[in-house]
Amino acid sequence: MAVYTEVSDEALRAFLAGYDLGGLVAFRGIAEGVENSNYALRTTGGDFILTLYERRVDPAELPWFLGLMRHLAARGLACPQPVAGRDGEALRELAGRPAAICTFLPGVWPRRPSVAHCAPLGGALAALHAAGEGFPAERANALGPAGWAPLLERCRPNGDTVQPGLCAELDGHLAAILRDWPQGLPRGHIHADLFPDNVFFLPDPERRPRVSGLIDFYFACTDILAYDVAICLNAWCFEPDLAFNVTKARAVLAGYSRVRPLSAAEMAALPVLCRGAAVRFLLTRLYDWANTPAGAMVTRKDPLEYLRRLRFFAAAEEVSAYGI
Ligand SMILES: Nc1ncnc2c1ncn2[C@@H]1O[C@H](COP(=O)(O)OP(=O)(O)O)[C@@H](O)[C@H]1O
Ligand SMILES: N[C@@H](CCOP(=O)(O)O)C(=O)O
Repeated sequence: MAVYTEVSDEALRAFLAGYDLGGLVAFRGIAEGVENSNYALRTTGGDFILTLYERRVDPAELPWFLGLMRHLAARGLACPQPVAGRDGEALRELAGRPAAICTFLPGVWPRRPSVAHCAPLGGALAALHAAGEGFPAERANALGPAGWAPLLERCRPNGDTVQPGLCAELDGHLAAILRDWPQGLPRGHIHADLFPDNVFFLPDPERRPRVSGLIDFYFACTDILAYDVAICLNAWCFEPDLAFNVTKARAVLAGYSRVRPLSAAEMAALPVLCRGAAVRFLLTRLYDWANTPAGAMVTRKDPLEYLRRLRFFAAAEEVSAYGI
């Protein structure tokens, strides 16, 4: 459960007095996510999500994230909308943390993503990339290639306790990835964490899932668009036994390409982009493995799942070797 910061009843009531959302009906911590503290909030005005920003979020960057969410929604993408208080401000402070209330998005995220989820996921990712066009400000990817070596250094004191030899293996992968990292591919605003728990679907009696919206834009940044596709290939296309499912990968790419065709250069770069994405999630998980605060209500994620993915992608130079 990701609640790092508790909110007292008195603090919540005082906070809500700054909004026109009606009276408090229900309030509970949400047992999902790892980055921020999230609470489900029900008032007489409706359902909302209250987020207290923690850990990796730089408060100075919050206006960028909230602005991007407003821009995407104005361009037709279903995503949470920051709710302004009576003074017109959406970004406030609660329990000593930066905090904001956002609209509640209907739908459920797929606990066991199937092939049927993958094409709509790809389409939603491409729609996000298209909707992001015209948002003027850029945000560098703090967890992009330039951040991986410093993060590995911060993991080094404890990394080999997770698996002997892990840091040396990562040194080798990282050197190759940085050497091969592509230049000149199309860039734009990317989600950078579009895992199944950040994509909501509407239940469909005909078993044809439809995306109802995307959440959690707090890793969004300006980077290579195809890198976002590589993140999805990592997050959506491996089975629970960590076998790569090429049918899912084909569906992701087909769904994406229907909205925004991938160029030959982007397709050719997918293997190294996939290796980079695997390293990025491996490193944050590895760091969190040793550094999550003892009292936090959060379920840490297994770094070694991403070592398995990394090894899979490293075993083949070309995307055709994956069957796609
Ligand atoms: N706008 C929203 N509408 C509905 N549920 C949400 C919304 N935002 C977050 N949630 C719920 O909270 C959980 C954690 O949110 P998430 O943004 O992934 O956390 P974190 O900030 O820790 O990454 C989600 O899995 C979802 O259940
Ligand atoms: N997707 C990341 C963790 C951060 O995502 P969240 O949405 O669960 O907060 C991972 O799997 O490592």
